[in-house]
Amino acid sequence: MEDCGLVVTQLDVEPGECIKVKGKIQSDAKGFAVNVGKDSNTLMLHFNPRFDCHGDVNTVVCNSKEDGVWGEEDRKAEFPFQHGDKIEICISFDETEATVKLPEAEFKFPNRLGMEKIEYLAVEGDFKVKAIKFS
Ligand SMILES: C=CCO[C@@H]1O[C@H](CO)[C@@H](O[C@@H]2O[C@H](CO)[C@H](O)[C@H](OCc3cn(-c4n[nH]c(N)n4)nn3)[C@H]2O)[C@H](O)[C@H]1NC(C)=O
Repeated sequence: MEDCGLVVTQLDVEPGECIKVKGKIQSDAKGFAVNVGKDSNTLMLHFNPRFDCHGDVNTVVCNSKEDGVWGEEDRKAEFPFQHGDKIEICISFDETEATVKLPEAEFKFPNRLGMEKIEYLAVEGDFKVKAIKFS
């Protein structure tokens, strides 16, 4: 999954604000990722639903990245995604954790880097972005 999808930089999203990414999961999706943080090497959250990739099947893998180095992976129990789904992912954070809200599920991930704002958003993989909203 190396091609580059949507990338938004120069953001200033503060604690309690929401990043909403609306889009469609491709019908043959292997996986996709939504990354938020400072830049591509410094991620508060790499939110990576995997249908079938990197040896994972129907697993949400979350991680952080500091100075280009992946942290410890956090594999979630729920997998509320299906091929072809049109979904809206809402990401917010505070000093302790990031929250990923979906219609039928919510995921938490620690704010390991203690980031105080999100300046960078990237969407990678088999997900076609229809809209992004900041609120
Ligand atoms: C068992 C063997 C060693 O462990 C494996 O090590 C892999 C390499 O680090 C792990 O995969 C990486 O896991 C990272 C999160 O911890 C990222 O998901 C990384 O992919 C990042 C990435 C995605 N993309 C991308 N997405 N879509 C497109 N087009 N490009 N570009 N770079 C994956 O390649 C993978 O999750 C990990 N598996 C386990 C079970 O630990």
